[in-house]
Amino acid sequence: MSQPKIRLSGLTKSFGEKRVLDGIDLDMTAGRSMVILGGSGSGKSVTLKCMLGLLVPDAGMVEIDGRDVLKMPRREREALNDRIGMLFQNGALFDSLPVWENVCFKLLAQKRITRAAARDKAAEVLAQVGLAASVGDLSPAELSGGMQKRVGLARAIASEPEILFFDEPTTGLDPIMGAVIDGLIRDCVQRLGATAVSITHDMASARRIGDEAAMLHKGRIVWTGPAAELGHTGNAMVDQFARGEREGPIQMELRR
Ligand SMILES: Nc1ncnc2c1ncn2[C@@H]1O[C@H](COP(=O)(O)OP(=O)(O)OP(=O)(O)O)[C@@H](O)[C@H]1O
Repeated sequence: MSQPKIRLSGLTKSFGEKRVLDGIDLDMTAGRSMVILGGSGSGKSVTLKCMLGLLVPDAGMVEIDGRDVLKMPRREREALNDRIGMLFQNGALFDSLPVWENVCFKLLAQKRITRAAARDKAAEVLAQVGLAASVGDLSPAELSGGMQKRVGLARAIASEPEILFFDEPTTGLDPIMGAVIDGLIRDCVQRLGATAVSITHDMASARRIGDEAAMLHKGRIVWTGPAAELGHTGNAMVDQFARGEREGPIQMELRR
């Protein structure tokens, strides 16, 4: 098998006495979309933060293109981060900047683009997420939640990253807007040929944006398989979670 784009091996992280990640092993294939599922507090965000270099695990490795990113010199790590786009759960847009500057924030900060060119670039990327160029002149505070997500997505893809991370991309949106955002995510990931990793609770969204899915439970990956199979995987824990059923192995454990 070819080398995975991202490989997590033996990833372990505790906060005080609490072991949140207990040896995560997961491979993400180049050009594919992986969705990581798991209950509240199961460690999805901690896993994502370890991949982004925002948290340092206690043990284990995060490899990207076969290189251990935790051992990379800072400059190399920063260069790698430039190849990663991220859509944050709350959008994380800067209200003090107009939309076009938000979209081209990274390119401007790194002086990879002039301000004049950034306006054109923002209009081009906004069009890819279904927004008119005129939205570029608005403040993020003037936008609806769905539009903010689109702008967040535009910002994530503006630098044409090889890897895209999505943190709860549909949380807080109505079901139709959620489906629209999922469709845009899918289009953008395909257009870029990027490797995508999303964390979500939303099963409909997971099936729409994922090629593969992985379920995190008690600090470990307990199942991986095609996202399309969610709900009928044959794994009782995953199926219970995907169907949102009260009865099943996960509740049994909570009762104990
Ligand atoms: N910086 C931190 N310090 C202490 N504990 C933390 C820290 N970050 C996360 N945790 C703990 O780690 C556990 C997993 O948190 P995480 O945010 O990864 O969950 P999650 O699966 O993303 O949950 P949700 O779906 O509710 O967002 C939680 O119990 C949380 O309190």
